[in-house]
Parts: sequence; structure tokens; C-alpha cells
Amino acid sequence: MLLYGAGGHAGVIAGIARDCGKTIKALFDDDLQKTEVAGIPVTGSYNTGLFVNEPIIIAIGNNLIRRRISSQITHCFVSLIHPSALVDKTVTIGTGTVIVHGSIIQANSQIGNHVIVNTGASIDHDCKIADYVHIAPGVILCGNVCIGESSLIGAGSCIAPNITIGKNCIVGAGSIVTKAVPEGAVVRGSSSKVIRISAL
Ligand SMILES: CC(=O)SCCNC(=O)CCNC(=O)[C@H](O)C(C)(C)COP(=O)(O)OP(=O)(O)OC[C@H]1O[C@@H](n2cnc3c(N)ncnc32)[C@H](O)[C@@H]1OP(=O)(O)O
Repeated sequence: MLLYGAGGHAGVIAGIARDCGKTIKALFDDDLQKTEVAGIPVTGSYNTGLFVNEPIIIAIGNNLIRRRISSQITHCFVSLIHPSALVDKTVTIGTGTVIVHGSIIQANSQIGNHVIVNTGASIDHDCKIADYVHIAPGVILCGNVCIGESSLIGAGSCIAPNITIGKNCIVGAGSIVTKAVPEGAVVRGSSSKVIRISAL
């Protein structure tokens, strides 16, 4: 298979590919200063004529860059799921998507194209994750959460059940989201407060 991108995220994907028994035949990056990833030499800029029958993954963490590059690629896309991930049989996963080590995806969730479900993230039942989303390491999505296209859910965040997050949003690392987030919003923080005292 082929990788596009030679940064830190490409190192993670190279490891997943190795653990899935796949060989990286070429690794493209437009930054010609980059020379190798995980011992794999950078081939050069993307070349439509090289290994035309090999599938490719865009190994770039930035959602908007991943989306832009995907429209320029002529190779077919492939998805990778690390063997340590637990993905329920009812889950659907699009093309170009990577499910990283230790993540869990529960029943009836739908994961789009070119999504990153990063290290140890937990996506519970009936979630809908649109294309080009990045679910960062350690995120918890409770049941029936919807994430719009190209949004980033920052590391360690928790999204409460039944919440919808719009397109092109950023949820800051460590946030707890309990209300819907409108398209394009950047949100962060968690503010637990006493909301009532239960009778004993
Ligand atoms: C494998 C991987 O690494 S995947 C990486 C996935 N990426 C992430 O999880 C990061 C998500 N992004 C963030 O959390 C960002 O910090 C954002 C979007 C919330 C804010 O980014 P920016 O607007 O650039 O804010 P900036 O870095 O200038 O910080 C502004 C202030 O907010 C604080 N701040 C930034 N992020 C957070 C956060 N997540 N929670 C609480 N405070 C924060 C900063 O400390 C700073 O405080 P100060 O003014 O007192 O110094």
C-alpha cells in the first residue's frame, strides 16, 4: 500500500500497516525536506503514475488538508484497523479511514471516509461520524453522538449522549460537551457545578 504524508501521524499509520501485515511500497510528501518515516524512505511528491494498482491512505492529521488532498488523488483508498481495536460487527467504516490502536467502536455506529479514530478513543453505540473527522486520542463519545464533516474532537474530550456537533468544529482537548455545538464553532472547557442535592 501507499501513504501520503510523512509526519508523525504517518509513523502511526506505518505501524498499523506493519501490524496488519501490509508493506508500504511508496511514501509521498510534498515537503522534499522530509526523508523518512519509521525507516521508510520518502519517495517524493505524489505521483499518479507510481504503483497505480496499490491503494493509498492520506496520513495527515489536519482534517482540512486531508480533505483537500483527497480530491487530488487518483489511487483508490483503503482503510486500516489496528488489530488491537475492538469494532463491533454492525459498525460501518468508510474508505481512507484509520482506526488506531486500542480504540473501541460500539454497535450500529457509522464512520465516514478519511476519518481518524485515534489511540484509545471510545465511540459508543449509534454514533454517526462524518467524513474527514478526527477523533483524537482518548476521546469518549457516548451513545448516539453525531459529528459533522471535518470536525476535530480534541484529545481526552467527552461528548455526552445524543449530542450533535456541526461541521468544521474544534472541541478543545479535555472538554466535556453537554449541548449541541453549531457548525464552525471552537469550544473548550468543562464546568461541573452542583445542579441539585439528592434526597437521602
Ligand atoms: C496524536 C495527536 O496529537 S492528536 C492531537 C489532537 N489535537 C488536540 O486535541 C488539540 C485540540 N485543540 C485545542 O485544545 C486548542 O488548544 C484549542 C482549539 C482549544 C484552542 O486553540 P487556540 O485558539 O490556538 O488557543 P491558544 O493555544 O492560543 O490558547 C489560548 C488560551 O486557552 C488555553 N487553552 C488552550 N487549549 C485549551 C484547552 N483545551 N482547555 C483549556 N484551556 C485551553 C491556553 O492555555 C491559553 O490560556 P492563556 O490565555 O491563559 O495562556
